[in-house]
Amino acid sequence: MCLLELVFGISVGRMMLQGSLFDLADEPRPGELGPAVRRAELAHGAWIDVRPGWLSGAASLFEELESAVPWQAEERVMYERVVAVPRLTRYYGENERLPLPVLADLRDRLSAHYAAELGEPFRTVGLCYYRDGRDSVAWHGDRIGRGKTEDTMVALLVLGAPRPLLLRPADHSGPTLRHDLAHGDLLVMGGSCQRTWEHAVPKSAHASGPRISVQFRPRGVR
Ligand SMILES: O=C(O)CCC(=O)C(=O)O
Ligand SMILES: [Fe+2]
Repeated sequence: MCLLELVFGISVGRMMLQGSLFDLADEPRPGELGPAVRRAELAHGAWIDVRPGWLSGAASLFEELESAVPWQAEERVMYERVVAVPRLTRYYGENERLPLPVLADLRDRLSAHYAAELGEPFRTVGLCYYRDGRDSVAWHGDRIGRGKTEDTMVALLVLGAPRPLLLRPADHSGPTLRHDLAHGDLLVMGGSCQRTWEHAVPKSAHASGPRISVQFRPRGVR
């Protein structure tokens, strides 16, 4: 082996080592639930849990989802006109193959943490991709299914740029709460939150980049 080959070999070896160490540090990895989860009781039997920075390596999960998910642009009829839904989405029902195995692991960790209180596992995975500050989700509760009539839970994992998630009582009887979530933060809405409160991600002139949210829900909640 000549000197040049030796130097080349060492530097390639170092690059590979650095590459693998970097990937390891950057890999999406959930932290503890438990005492790191802070609960706030809201009016009307609703509550929210917040676990800041639940997922480390959130940036790499963001990138993987951005490219692995076949994102859909939906249209809705509103006031007799067809309008574009202002975000990209994808929904995975309980028997559908998830785009990344780590999503099943995160769902199962949430199921384990909330098992006693929820009485059933989280089963479905919804994804929203907010391309920039013009993308948003309007005020709503997740009430298409059982959330309309029953207490339930919806867990949100937020990746990417910070955007406020707003919550207000559905009867407008109290102030709006604001949570600036980003980069692996977890927020779980529980109790009567879907029917007695509403939530929204408003449009923003200051959004610093794209955002993806992952929604974990039990069967029949949407
Ligand atoms: O993106 C979010 O943080 C919320 C998404 C949401 O509320 C929904 O998909 O029902
Ligand atoms: Fe929602």
